[in-house]
Amino acid sequence: MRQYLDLMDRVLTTGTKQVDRTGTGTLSVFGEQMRFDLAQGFPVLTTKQLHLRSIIVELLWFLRGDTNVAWLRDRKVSIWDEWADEAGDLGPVYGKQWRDWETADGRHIDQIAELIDQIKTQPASRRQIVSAWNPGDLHAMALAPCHCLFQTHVADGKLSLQLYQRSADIFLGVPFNIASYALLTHLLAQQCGLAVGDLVWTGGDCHLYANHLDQARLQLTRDPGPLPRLEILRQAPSIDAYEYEDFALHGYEAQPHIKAPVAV
Ligand SMILES: Nc1nc(=O)c2c([nH]1)NC[C@@H]1CN(c3ccc(C(=O)N[C@@H](CCC(=O)O)C(=O)O)cc3)CN21
Ligand SMILES: O=c1ccn([C@H]2C[C@H](O)[C@@H](COP(=O)(O)O)O2)c(=O)[nH]1
Repeated sequence: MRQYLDLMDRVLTTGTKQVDRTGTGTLSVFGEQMRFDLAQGFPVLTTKQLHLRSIIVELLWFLRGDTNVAWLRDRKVSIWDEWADEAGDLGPVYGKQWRDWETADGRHIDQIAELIDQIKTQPASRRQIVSAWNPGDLHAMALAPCHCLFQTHVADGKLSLQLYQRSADIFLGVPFNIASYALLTHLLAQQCGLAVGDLVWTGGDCHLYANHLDQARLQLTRDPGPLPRLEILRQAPSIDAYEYEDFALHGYEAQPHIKAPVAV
């Protein structure tokens, strides 16, 4: 994960000071890219311990089409709690847009099912896109989508995926986002009978919050270790039928966790 540390270092040393929506203040750089060959290991940070259960459960929750935090809370995942209303609702966020995008003429589009169908039947298609950025629904969302669009690509029997993340909390959010989309690539590849290729992460506003700078500097003193390997223990009958227990990460050895407050 040297790419990640290099990006963190660039934001720290060349970032511009910004006054952001949360009032915390950031250092920010615009337009960055990282590439991870998923055959070389599962891209999870080794320079701080990551809470993988939160990441896996959150992805399964998106894939269920769920937008209420109750299912996450039942599984002891609290990362969305700050944004939910009294009923636990977040509005039409990722799960809704991925699985049930509503069009002006009353149709319901399951973008994930259509994506899988397209990968299987038209692997050379350049239109394998899923968007969470639905301008008509933004006003009703607790938070506008950060990882707002992704595209897949098939070549040589391998599935690659590129994510566009318009706003990237480098210390807290990005390690989650990289691992989450790596897992999504593995799931899509398994469902389509393909091997995994590259995960390409593209970021818009890449920022370090002012109250994450010491934590970032500490992390930059650490050397990354070898990446673990993901094993999917069974092939679920459909992409929304995986469970947390279906995954095993072998050889994940990380340095101690580094705590940081999340900007709301
Ligand atoms: N400012 C901000 N950064 C984000 O990364 C972020 C948001 N807001 N809002 C929506 C989601 C929620 N996500 C989050 C929220 C909290 C953590 C967090 O606190 N992570 C802790 C561990 C917490 C846990 O797993 O229980 C960490 O140290 O990684 C991570 C991602 C990603 N998103
Ligand atoms: O998956 C996610 C979700 C959110 N973030 C971060 C990026 C920003 O720091 C905030 C969102 O604030 P905006 O004002 O809407 O940009 O959350 C992330 O990194 N990853």
